[in-house]
Amino acid sequence: MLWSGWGDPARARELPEQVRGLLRDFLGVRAPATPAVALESVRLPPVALPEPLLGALAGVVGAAHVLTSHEARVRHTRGKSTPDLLRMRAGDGSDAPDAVVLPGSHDEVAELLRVCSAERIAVVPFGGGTSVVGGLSGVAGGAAPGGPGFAGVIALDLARLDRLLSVDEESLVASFEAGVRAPEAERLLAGRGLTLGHFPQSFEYATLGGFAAARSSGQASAGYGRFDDMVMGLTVATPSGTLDLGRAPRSAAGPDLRQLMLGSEGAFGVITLLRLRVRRAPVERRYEGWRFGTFAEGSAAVRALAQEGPLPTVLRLSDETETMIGLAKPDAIGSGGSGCLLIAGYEGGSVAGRRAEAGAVLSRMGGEPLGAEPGEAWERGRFSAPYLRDSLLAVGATVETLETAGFWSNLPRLYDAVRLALAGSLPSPLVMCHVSHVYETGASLYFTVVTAQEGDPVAQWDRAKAAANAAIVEAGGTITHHHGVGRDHRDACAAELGPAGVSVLQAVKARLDPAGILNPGVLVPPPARDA
Ligand SMILES: Cc1cc2nc3c(=O)[nH]c(=O)nc-3n(C[C@H](O)[C@H](O)[C@H](O)COP(=O)(O)OP(=O)(O)OC[C@H]3O[C@@H](n4cnc5c(N)ncnc54)[C@H](O)[C@@H]3O)c2cc1C
Repeated sequence: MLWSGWGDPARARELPEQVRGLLRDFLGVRAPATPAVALESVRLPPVALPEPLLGALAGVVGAAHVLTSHEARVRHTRGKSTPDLLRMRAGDGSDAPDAVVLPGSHDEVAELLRVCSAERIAVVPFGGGTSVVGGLSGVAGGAAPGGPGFAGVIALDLARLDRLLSVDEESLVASFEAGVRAPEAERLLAGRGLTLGHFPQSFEYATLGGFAAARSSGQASAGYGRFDDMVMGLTVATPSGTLDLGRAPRSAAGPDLRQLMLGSEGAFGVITLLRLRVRRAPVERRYEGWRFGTFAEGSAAVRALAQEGPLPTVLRLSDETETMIGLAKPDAIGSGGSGCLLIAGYEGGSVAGRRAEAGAVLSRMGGEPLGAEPGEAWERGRFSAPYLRDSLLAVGATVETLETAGFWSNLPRLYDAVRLALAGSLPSPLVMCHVSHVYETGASLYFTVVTAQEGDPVAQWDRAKAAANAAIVEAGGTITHHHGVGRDHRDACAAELGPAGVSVLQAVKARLDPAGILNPGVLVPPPARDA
């Protein structure tokens, strides 16, 4: 993974000329190109953890698995939001961990949490490092590393927990260690004719534990469900002991504590093992495009599919702006058309039958079939957009995404409110939106924003993001559908849960993590006396 950007450095892309023209002519992007500093030039604070404590950590995992090198620390600093990348590109590594620690088993994780609780070392669980909500910057705004609160901070990297442990082919349940990356999980399952079906845009790098910890949702959620739908069981190491949850698909044995761990973002414990529902790998796939006159018409068609069926496996509706730019097909930016593009993908059994039935609904709702080409172009480019972000940052344009969800009756209001907030807080931004996670009762809205950088681009985006957050709260949407809370959404999440809800989170944290070492500052607001 590129330390200052996204993905495989060999896949870095030049901006197509159409995009450069659009940036100049419509957005006024004029800032000089700003290349990232060299990795060696990133400024890091000195390692705060004293030798005896580093030795205690090495005593648990072995000295070879405690890293304090400049490169290891840089590579575990923050996640991959646009502000994270802007700060890294500028050489700001101010909230780097003191050390990166790589446990090799559940027991080592449990023992590390014991040592860190006793020695007051903050622990930031680190999966693929793709958080876009400040989920890996826990300590930054709380007690500063090395400050009075903590002796230091470690990134607890789960990369060595990388095994498929077992597959129950009768129940279609596979047990994985939490550090398995998504492509490796698919590769291991493919050998048995199975798939997980979880394909977020961060697929190439994110881990199974990270998906559970952040309640991820993938591009094929219409067919395979969200990641939290797939989690049948979890093993979680906490400073107060191990939780081993989920021995049946559903249960009436009290509240479902699995749900308490899903979305807990490393603040309650470290997920070390997951039992996941898997499916038979699809033998057939077919992706295609449809055009609708307006976003409202397309949304009505998507709602009809969600409520009446049959749901395609992939369902994505771009609004007019995203369709015009062609962002649904990142490999073919600038080739968009008018109206609104809908991508429908069918995988698995009875593709022809489901396609015909869904097609009848889409036609009845005013859709015009565009054939296979737009669907295949989307499929080719489905993981490309993050590479484009790096190219845009390099020429002085900020690009970032944000997302929410709401009930169908409230979606138009939510859509208008977020667009208005972004338009009012940025210089002539390009605001694009799509719907790609749908339910009988509502859907998510996913916004992509491109704007010319003015002044400090991090502060510029922070202002816009605050305005968008306020608009989401005011318009009755949820602060996040699948990116999670981290530090960036913590206050808005608290507003959504209310004081009683926040006190429940605080009580759970106090019970499971009495020393408060786990991802401090992420998800759970500190109790009032500490604030
Ligand atoms: C370009 C890009 C595209 C993205 N697209 C999508 C998308 O389509 N859908 C989507 O849902 N998300 C998306 N994301 C967000 C991100 O990929 C998800 O939140 C993902 O679930 C994070 O997984 P990870 O393994 O990288 O976790 P990390 O980023 O390493 O961690 C995420 C959070 O979970 C905690 N954590 C990680 N592992 C564990 C564990 N084993 N136990 C306890 N806590 C843990 C961390 O401390 C952190 O708070 C995208 C991000 C990027 C940068």
